[in-house]
Amino acid sequence: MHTEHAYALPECRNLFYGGRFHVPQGGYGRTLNPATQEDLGPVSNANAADVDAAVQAAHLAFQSWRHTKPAVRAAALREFGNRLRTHAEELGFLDAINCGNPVREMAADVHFAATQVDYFAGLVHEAKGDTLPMGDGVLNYSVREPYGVVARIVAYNHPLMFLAAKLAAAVAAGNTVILKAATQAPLSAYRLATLLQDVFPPGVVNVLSGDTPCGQALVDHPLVKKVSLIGSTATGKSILRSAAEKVMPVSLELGGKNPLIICPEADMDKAIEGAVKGMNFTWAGQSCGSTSRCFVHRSVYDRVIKEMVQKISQLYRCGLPTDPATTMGCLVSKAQYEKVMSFIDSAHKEGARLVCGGVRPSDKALDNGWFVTATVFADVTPAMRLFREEVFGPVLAVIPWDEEEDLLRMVNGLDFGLTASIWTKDLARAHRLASRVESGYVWINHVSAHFIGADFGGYKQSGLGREEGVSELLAWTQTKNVHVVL
Ligand SMILES: NC(=O)C1=CN([C@@H]2O[C@H](COP(=O)(O)OP(=O)(O)OC[C@H]3O[C@@H](n4cnc5c(N)ncnc54)[C@H](O)[C@@H]3O)[C@@H](O)[C@H]2O)C=CC1
Ligand SMILES: O=Cc1ccc(S(=O)(=O)O)cc1
Repeated sequence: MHTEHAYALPECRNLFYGGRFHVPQGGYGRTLNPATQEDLGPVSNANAADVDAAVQAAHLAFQSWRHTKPAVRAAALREFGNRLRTHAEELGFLDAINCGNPVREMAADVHFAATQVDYFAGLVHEAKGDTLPMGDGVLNYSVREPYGVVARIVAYNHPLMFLAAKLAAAVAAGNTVILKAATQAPLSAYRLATLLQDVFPPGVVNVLSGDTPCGQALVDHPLVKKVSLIGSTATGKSILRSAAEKVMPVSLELGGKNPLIICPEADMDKAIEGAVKGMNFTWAGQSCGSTSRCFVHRSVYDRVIKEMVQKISQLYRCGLPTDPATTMGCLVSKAQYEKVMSFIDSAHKEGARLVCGGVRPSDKALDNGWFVTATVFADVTPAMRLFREEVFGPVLAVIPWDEEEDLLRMVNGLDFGLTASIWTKDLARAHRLASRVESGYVWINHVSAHFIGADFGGYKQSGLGREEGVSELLAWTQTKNVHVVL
């Protein structure tokens, strides 16, 4: 059956490197719309030979890109940012149809990516060095140099944004980059490749699609000098192990099981709103920063749960991701759906109390999609799987607390440490908790938002390195010290 779409799907699904598209040696798979199971056509599966060809093209391009004036790199990035803005609706549509997140948010993602690209375009001159006082006749200086060919491997929850935004710092610093699109949702990547084809010189930005073998071949390739991953902690560990063989630096943005803390003196309306927003139900909870463990002081516990459920029912209703009115999309795949359902099942079995959701939506139009309604379990304890493991789905665990010390033991008792959100009107308590939570990104009386220029990244097994600020740019450089006797 032929389905009419708001925008044409990309015609070319081949691998993009060296400035043009190439038929994959690894062959093709298929990609689906997770909301309907519509077959969206072929996708390239890059194998090690494809990766090698792309890396050689990027290596060749590096020989000149590394010497381009920073202002020239900045101009290319700005042009790229403008292209993204011009095509935001189309790219957002391709993401929505392929990953299941709502089209309105996916188009906003494209604008956010463009803003990040502009930010790094403005920072090109910050990849600068130092001089060291040495006395007469001696000069000691350090310079920052790009690594060479670098790879960025991304997850599926923001397919376009992660590719487009995350190439910027690496390219601004003078590296050439190979982007590895999200396995489950590569459609927007093919369109992205077409859009950037005449913006950057051939080989500066290359776009591959494929599964684990593609990512693994990038990590293992001797000419790939640094890899960054946005993905699961398991994949991050695997990449770290492989990187050890090459003594290669990596940057990792990994999973989370993030706490949101509601204190008894908090502005309760705002805190409840924050607890609901922090779950990112719009993305069906598929966000690494989701505050999926909500710690509520026992004195306000029942009220918070009751009002949270009311808010969720007002705000989130599963719908087709391509409908601009949709407020909550579906999970990306059958595998992700089954994983989420297994968490719901284990929460029931382990004695958590279901207060809303936990089922498929009743709307018949959604019968073919991987939809799960916004779910809240109360009375979750640290012994339960739902407390300890990342679901990456629309399942919120609510936990009562009495004393701060116990609270912090529970909050910090996991190996994750990405984000934390604290709701209180007590300034001393706000800073005390912010200082004691083991997380890399903390909001006080706020949640979910990312701020351009503010370092984002995880403590513990939630990651290595920081992104979205100046340090992301610098992380794509290595320092060389030069000592000159004049
Ligand atoms: N900290 C952050 O900023 C973010 C973290 N995530 C995390 O990502 C996960 C969900 O995304 P998924 O796509 O399921 O993650 P995933 O780890 O399964 O896959 C991520 C990417 O890594 C590639 N990959 C898989 N195995 C590889 C290997 N051995 N070597 C090289 N590349 C490999 C995949 O093909 C994909 O492109 C969640 O755990 C989530 O928390 C997602 C978004 C943001
Ligand atoms: O770059 C911005 C960024 C990174 C991660 C996420 S999410 O937490 O995975 O949603 C959002 C924006």
